[in-house]
Amino acid sequence: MKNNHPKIEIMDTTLRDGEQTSGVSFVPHEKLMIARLLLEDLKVDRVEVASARVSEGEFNAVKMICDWAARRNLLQKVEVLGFVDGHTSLDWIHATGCRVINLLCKGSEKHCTYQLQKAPDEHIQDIIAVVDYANELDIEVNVYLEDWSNGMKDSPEYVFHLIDTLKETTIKRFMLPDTLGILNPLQVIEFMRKMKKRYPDTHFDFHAHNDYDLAVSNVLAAVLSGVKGLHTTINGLGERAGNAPLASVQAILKDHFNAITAIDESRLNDVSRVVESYSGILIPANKPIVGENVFTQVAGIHADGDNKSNLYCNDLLPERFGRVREYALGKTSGKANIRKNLERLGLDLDEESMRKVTERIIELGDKKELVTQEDLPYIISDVLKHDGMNNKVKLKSYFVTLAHGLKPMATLSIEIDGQVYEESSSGDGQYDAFVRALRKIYKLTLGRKFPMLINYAVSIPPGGRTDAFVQTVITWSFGEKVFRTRGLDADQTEAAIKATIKMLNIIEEY
Ligand SMILES: CC(=O)SCCNC(=O)CCNC(=O)[C@H](O)C(C)(C)COP(=O)(O)OP(=O)(O)OC[C@H]1O[C@@H](n2cnc3c(N)ncnc32)[C@H](O)[C@@H]1OP(=O)(O)O
Repeated sequence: MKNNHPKIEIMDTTLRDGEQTSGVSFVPHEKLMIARLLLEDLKVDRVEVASARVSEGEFNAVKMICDWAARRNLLQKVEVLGFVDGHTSLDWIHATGCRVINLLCKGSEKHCTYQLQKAPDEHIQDIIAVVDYANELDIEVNVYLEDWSNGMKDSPEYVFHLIDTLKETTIKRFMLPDTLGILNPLQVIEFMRKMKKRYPDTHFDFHAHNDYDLAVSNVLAAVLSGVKGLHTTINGLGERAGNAPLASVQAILKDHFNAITAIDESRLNDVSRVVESYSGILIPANKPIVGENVFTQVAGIHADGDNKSNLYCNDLLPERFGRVREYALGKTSGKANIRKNLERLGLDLDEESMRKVTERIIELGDKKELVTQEDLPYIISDVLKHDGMNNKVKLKSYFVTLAHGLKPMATLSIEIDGQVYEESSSGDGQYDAFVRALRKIYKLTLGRKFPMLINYAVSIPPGGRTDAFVQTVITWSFGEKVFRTRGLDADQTEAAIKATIKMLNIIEEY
């Protein structure tokens, strides 16, 4: 389905529609950081950063972004949604320093009649008045035809009358939203072709919503129909079921349409993680391109095929997106999966040892236990009954306290390379106190580096267990390396401590 390299303009609306995700609110410095990442790292063509009039915080955020963008010569790429409200939205936008308004007009007759309670020509005159005032302020105007998809179904003559009149003004882009996410790809093609036929020289953006899980398909249908501008958000954030996620749209445009965008796809994963953290909306593990699991092969047969001739790789090579392929360990791992993980650790095993280790991993998988790459040396040393893992670090004893109204305390005694050290610390929680005491030993007593904890996930093992085990998986960064260790125990703090001692033995090997 590849055609001749269409150039597609991407407008990212994470900071406007994305913030309309229930529970999401970005503070000004987060908005500025995301705008910078979108424009400078990902290189999207335009960003919509807020709706006008919303709040003082939004005003400050837009002003900060515009001040920064003006210094970088990017101001024309920053847009704010405004309303058909005379001078009010435009004055707000002008005061922030922003130079582009995305004017929210009614794209269906019923919105015009029932929400604004205006006749179509009255609404058109109001829009023209806003456009005239924008011209006076030297602010560029794009218009949203809100609820355009219903407009095309129920009142196409209204839609055409609106555009026939407005295209005679200075409006630059007509932005066509499927506001309620009601279209399917065939309808998108039908409606877009009508638009392109009637207005061949007009620039249209398409804005999808994901209510039927069709946002990405609809965006592609729009491209097939000749649309040159698309709206996306990071991680598909947005009102209700969200918008089309930039990462998926970019990958499909490139791989299926041979389309040209300005996006630097190697930054997609990192930017997604920042937005995940600022929005508090977790990325599902199976979300294409950016989900934790999507570059992990689980079945042994797949790893075997990859070993022989990368038979299970498609165009979505993880390296394109700054990620690496992984091979999961569990009951469906064959020897090939295990070999891939051993290679990464720089380890090698003979056939008989390999058989024993494979058996043990399958046995653990059968009990629903998660096995990480970093667990492998322990499993090997346990199964082969030799000291494959040095275990240079041994926790000898520890004591943690938790008392209402007092800070938690930890005291520990630990053997490192045959030498015993003791230390105490308070902390914000029991585990925090434990890690602070450990850090004192490593940093102050031994003068050594201590890894940074970058994620801490507690769960009961998948599927739930009757023996109430808690699993703690900690992600560490140590110099260039990022790795995970796992602890399993009936007690959450104890599970985290087990994961930490594993980590200390791993860094001994680096
Ligand atoms: C497709 C989209 O996602 S559009 C998203 C638009 N962005 C937002 O809504 C941002 C968040 N909204 C807000 O903060 C507030 O709603 C504000 C500041 C915009 C307005 O707040 P309020 O004055 O309290 O009004 P309220 O929230 O009840 O909005 C409804 C009013 O907007 C009017 N309105 C609806 N659409 C438009 C429009 N395109 N242009 C002008 N006015 C409009 C309604 O007719 C109604 O007016 P009325 O009260 O005179 O009947």
